[in-house]
Amino acid sequence: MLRASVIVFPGSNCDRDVKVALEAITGFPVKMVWHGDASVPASDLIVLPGGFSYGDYLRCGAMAAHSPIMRDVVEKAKKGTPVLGICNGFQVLCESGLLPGVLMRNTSLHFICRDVYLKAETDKGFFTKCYRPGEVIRMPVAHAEGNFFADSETLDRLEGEGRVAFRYCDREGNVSPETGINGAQRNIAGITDETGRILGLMPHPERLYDAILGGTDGRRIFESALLSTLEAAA
Ligand SMILES: NC(=O)CC[C@H](N)C(=O)O
Repeated sequence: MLRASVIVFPGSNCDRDVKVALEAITGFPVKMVWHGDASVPASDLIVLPGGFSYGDYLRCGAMAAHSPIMRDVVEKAKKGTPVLGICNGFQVLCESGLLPGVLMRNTSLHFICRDVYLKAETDKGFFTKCYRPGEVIRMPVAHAEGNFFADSETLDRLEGEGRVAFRYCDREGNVSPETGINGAQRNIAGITDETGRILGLMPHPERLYDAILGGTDGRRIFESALLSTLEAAA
């Protein structure tokens, strides 16, 4: 059994996509939870979906981080409930302090919407255990503010603790400023908290979870979550 809840903010637009992906992959129904609610039902997994919460006013994710539901999301996350933040969800995770750093405007100042190559960096962590470190995968991005920034001390800590989950790379897996897409420090596309149970990810795994969508490289994020949940229950 996997009880997943997807938080819906005004302006979320990938909330139903992630519900469809999760239900198809896990076989269990997913609950949708409105941002104005006071609490999230008991869940094995909370998803903060992609989109344009509160119209991206102030900064992407800044207002959503202060919505009523986030008080309970933060409390549950601190008690160990796994949280996946995809794109706008990653921005909300940073804005609410569950992950370090901030997502700034892309250096190009353009909205970027295309497939990119990613290097998987870890096979540990709730959402990443089904990837092989060093593996090159493909996933779509669609964002205006994906330029991950943190001070160098924080970046070194993230690297040292194995918390960089994915980096932008080229087809061969080379990581350099040239293979970055948005100016993100050290080509970071996704990071976790210290427990590996909170993942923030700019690319959209729910958009590439089935061959009918053109690829399956996003699928293992959800398979990892299912496997981790079943292992914890065994
Ligand atoms: N796809 C998304 O979640 C987009 C996030 C945010 N609105 C941005 O443009 O950066």
